[in-house]
Amino acid sequence: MERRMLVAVSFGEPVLMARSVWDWLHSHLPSVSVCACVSAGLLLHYCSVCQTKQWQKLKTMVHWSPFVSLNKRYPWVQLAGHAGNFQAGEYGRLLKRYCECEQLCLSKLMGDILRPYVPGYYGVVQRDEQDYNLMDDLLADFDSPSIMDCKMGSRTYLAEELLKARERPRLRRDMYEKMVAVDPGAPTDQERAQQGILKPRYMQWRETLSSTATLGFRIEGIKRADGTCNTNFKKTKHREQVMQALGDFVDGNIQILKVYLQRLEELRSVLEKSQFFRTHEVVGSSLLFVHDASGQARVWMIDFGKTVPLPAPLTLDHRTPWIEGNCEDGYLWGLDNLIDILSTMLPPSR
Ligand SMILES: Nc1ncnc2c1ncn2[C@@H]1O[C@H](COP(=O)(O)OP(=O)(O)OP(=O)(O)O)[C@@H](O)[C@H]1O
Ligand SMILES: O=P(O)(O)O[C@@H]1[C@H](O)[C@H](O)[C@@H](OP(=O)(O)O)[C@H](OP(=O)(O)O)[C@H]1O
Repeated sequence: MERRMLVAVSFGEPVLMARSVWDWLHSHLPSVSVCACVSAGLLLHYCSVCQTKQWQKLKTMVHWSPFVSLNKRYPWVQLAGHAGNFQAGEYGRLLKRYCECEQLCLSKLMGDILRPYVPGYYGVVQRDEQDYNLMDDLLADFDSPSIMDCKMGSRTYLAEELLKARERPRLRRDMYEKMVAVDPGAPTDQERAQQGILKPRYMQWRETLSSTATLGFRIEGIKRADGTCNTNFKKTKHREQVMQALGDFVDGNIQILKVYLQRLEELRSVLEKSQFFRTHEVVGSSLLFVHDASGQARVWMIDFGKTVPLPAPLTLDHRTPWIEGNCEDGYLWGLDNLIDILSTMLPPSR
């Protein structure tokens, strides 16, 4: 039985973190006094980070929170998404901050033909008065995995977010700042004067800057087996740029590419038959790619925080372009493009 400990470097429980950091350092450093000094330094750093950055988005930094098991050590990596959303669970499972929408989706997915393509879901659990959805840690069966998060679909915001922004406009200074950091010329004169932008405007700008609008998916982050991480794909827009990033991710390994391609083709055919998929608008969901040196390579669908049921009898084909009111999300269009790109990266003899 695998026992896990959380070394919550960027988030988590201080007591558990302190104990885990201590255990880990103790097994790696030559003396107890060196170990104590390093632990104290790390804890001080942790406390100051917690005070100032309790709940923020990951920007270019990847969150490492190594779950150290007794028989195998691997750093758990959060490549994208909201910082502080995850906690370690026991036995290869993890806790994701509760979201009702996600809970409903994961529950339904457990009874859908898509089940093998999503993390196993085990219900809602409480820790320190916070609810979490308990699910499989998809990294658990890999050694030093390479990981990629691809956000799927041609649209990354829900129609209700658009309506909300129209009815009760709320200027987002954080989004304005993220925009200026990437392209100082992007805000309009009005946005510059307000030092803030509306969320749909930011999301649309992100979509057109990256490959979301043109290819129906975008790379959010990549962590390679050698430990290098890159979450700087905001301007990865063109097919050639995507191919370059995918080639780097698999380190030129054609065999891994083939396994991924096969898995994506299987997923597409299951998606085309899935009752869940037909009856839900799937926005902001990602495909998580994971492989390791053994040649094992898998892809799962994750993040159902913005996946919503359609009003009956509406169904989607997930390929028709979106217009306001039709709920189409471009998920399968994006998957078609991703499959096509991977196919062209393989030698013709496949
Ligand atoms: N079941 C899982 N197993 C392993 N890693 C996971 C799992 N779920 C999520 N992750 C990791 O956490 C990252 C963020 O996941 P997710 O998109 O679900 O978070 P989020 O905070 O809801 O994101 P967003 O802010 O985009 O809505 C993923 O890129 C991946 O690295
Ligand atoms: O990747 P970026 O450029 O940091 O932008 C974020 C990203 O688009 C997230 O998907 C979105 O969360 P949701 O998908 O949950 O809406 C978040 O909105 P938020 O700041 O309102 O959470 C954005 O800030």
